[in-house]
Amino acid sequence: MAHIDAGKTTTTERILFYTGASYKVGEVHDGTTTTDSTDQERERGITISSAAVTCHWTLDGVDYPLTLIDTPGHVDFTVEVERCLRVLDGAVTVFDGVAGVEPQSETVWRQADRYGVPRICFVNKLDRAGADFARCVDMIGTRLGAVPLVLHLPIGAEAGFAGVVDVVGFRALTWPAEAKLGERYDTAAVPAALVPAAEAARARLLETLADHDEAFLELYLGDVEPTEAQIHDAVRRATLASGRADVPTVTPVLCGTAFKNKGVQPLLDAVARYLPSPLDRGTVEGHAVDDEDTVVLRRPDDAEPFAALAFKVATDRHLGKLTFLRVYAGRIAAGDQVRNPLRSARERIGKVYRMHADKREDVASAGAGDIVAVMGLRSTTTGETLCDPAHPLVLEAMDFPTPVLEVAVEPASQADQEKLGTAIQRLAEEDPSFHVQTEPESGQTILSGMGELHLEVLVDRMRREFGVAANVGRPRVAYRETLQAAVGKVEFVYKKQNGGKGQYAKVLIAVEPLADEHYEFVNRVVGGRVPRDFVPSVDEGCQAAMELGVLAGYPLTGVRVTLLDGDFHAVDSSEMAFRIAGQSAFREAARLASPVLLEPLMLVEVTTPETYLGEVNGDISARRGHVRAIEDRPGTKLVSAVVPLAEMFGYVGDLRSRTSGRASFTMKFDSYAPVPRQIAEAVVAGSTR
Ligand SMILES: Nc1nc2c(ncn2[C@@H]2O[C@H](COP(=O)(O)OP(=O)(O)OP(=O)(O)O)[C@@H](O)[C@H]2O)c(=O)[nH]1
Repeated sequence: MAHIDAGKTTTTERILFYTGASYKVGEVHDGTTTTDSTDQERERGITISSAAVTCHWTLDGVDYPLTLIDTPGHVDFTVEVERCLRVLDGAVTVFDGVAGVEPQSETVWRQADRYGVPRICFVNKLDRAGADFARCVDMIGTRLGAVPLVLHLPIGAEAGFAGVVDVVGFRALTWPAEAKLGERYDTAAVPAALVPAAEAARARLLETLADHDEAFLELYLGDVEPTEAQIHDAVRRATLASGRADVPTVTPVLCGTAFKNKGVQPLLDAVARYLPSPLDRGTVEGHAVDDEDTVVLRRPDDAEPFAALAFKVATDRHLGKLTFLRVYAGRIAAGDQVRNPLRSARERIGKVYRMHADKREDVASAGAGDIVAVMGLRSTTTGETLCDPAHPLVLEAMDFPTPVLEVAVEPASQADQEKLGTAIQRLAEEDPSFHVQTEPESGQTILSGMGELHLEVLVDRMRREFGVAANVGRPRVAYRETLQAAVGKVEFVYKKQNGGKGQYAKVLIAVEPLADEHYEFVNRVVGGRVPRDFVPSVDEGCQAAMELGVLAGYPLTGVRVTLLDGDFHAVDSSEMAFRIAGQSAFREAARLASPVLLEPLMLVEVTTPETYLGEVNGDISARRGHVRAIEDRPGTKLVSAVVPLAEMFGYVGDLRSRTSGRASFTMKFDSYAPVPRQIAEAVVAGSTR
């Protein structure tokens, strides 16, 4: 995981080559990498969907099977990172040795904290001019709040970077020029000039370990110098004990240059040595299907009942739909029936594949700890649990952030409309971070996603992979609506009598705003005045009304609806009648409950030379933004501000011209907030919904 362009894909290519999983080294700029396998990824040179590739690494004669997932760095694809972290046991964070800890590295670091994933840091690109290992280590401490365990020091710098000093083994590892792909390295004594620095680094390492590991403290205080194996063990214990939010993350730090093929084998040694296996990660926690408070535990053991999480759905050109599973407990084999408790569905496992760099291996079964792809699942989508039908449970779901930008899509013909339907269904299965809404009046389909790049990629895939011809509007802000007041009682009677069977339903509801974006439906009807079977229809009606909003056609969120009372007719009442009554009652109630328009606010981080600081801040204010903090960075300033997304269109170009191209920025979603009245009026008036 890393900030965009830190070199994850480049490092992954080397890992696959050195582990023997692939016979060549692909390059991002040639479009020949293994994990960036879609046309989109190769053309754009960025990783969109993370591939899961299984390979093997041998350390001290022991075989370590590893499944590697390369995650995307661009902020629009944070969800993809999120779902990978959810199922990973450990992570390697790659940093650009010149840029150090960048904003997106911080974001993914916090995500890893959330899922308690222990991690190793790899400071990459030390061959580049301006690379500074010590500064990067410093930033790992200050920006990420982590405790770095420096295990390597660079030998040489920039173009002269030749290898690393292994601080634990006290030796120099250098990559000879004749080994073009870095396939082997030489081991020698630490060069004399580097001995003082290496000794200091070693002393600091042992001291830090003693601070964070009780067992090592005893050794440290003893008279005998700890052995290499004892130090490795202590690094491992300290790494595994961290990764939670309540303790500082202790993290081994290594360095190299993936592009120049230096430093990757020791990184693999470190993965095998220090990162946890599924057994180290231990028991996984879920809850009972019908009761979220009843905890269900599963040990990572083939003998336990089957439990797995679907973390990715992909469409393979030859095989069709593939679902990637992380198996936490039990075994599954091709032909087995499993259950998806969220959809109350049975699913049949068609085939089980282990994915390698350039081929897939058809395996008979998969067990606890495995990451595999299976064929044959129909209804399971990303983030859902699969389990033994006789021992159901639901594993902790993933949080998906809110889509903030949308585009309207108008298919060119009826045939394209149908293709669009298929495309949306497929893409939604793969990517839970985009939403689809059909606008009833204009018939437009509205896609909302995490950012311009995300929507561009979705639309591009729709066209290329599914052959949809469509007019696509310009990206615009995905506003929302919410309520500001509670309304105690609103009654609606739906009644129709034209000839034969009539329609009758009466509901009395109350609505009130909720602090978060959730929706709750509470049934308070007594005495069967709304028969049980019809209550879910009222709920559905309210939800349908919420989708369409009451101000400007934007989805309404953050509401509790209470069904207070109602009435029915023995013959004329139906689910449909109660649905319509619920929908109409909700619409009326919401109009009375001071609805407001909400807009997404973005956290914008601008790195700028000090000379342009005034210019940058002034521009942020002009965009209705607020500066939250200004921090010093070596030679530059880092401005953190919150700015409405609606004011951020064209910012890339503006910032460039205001700062002669010297400033850069990143942004990510922060929160939704009410739109100022005058602006809201313009949005409502201009809405085509
Ligand atoms: N000089 C130098 N360039 C590198 C190194 N590692 C990667 N690069 C280059 O940096 C660019 C980005 O590398 P990627 O491997 O695509 O980075 P990434 O982190 O996978 O990027 P995303 O997948 O888009 O997030 C490519 O042009 C690489 O060739 C390195 O060690 N040294």
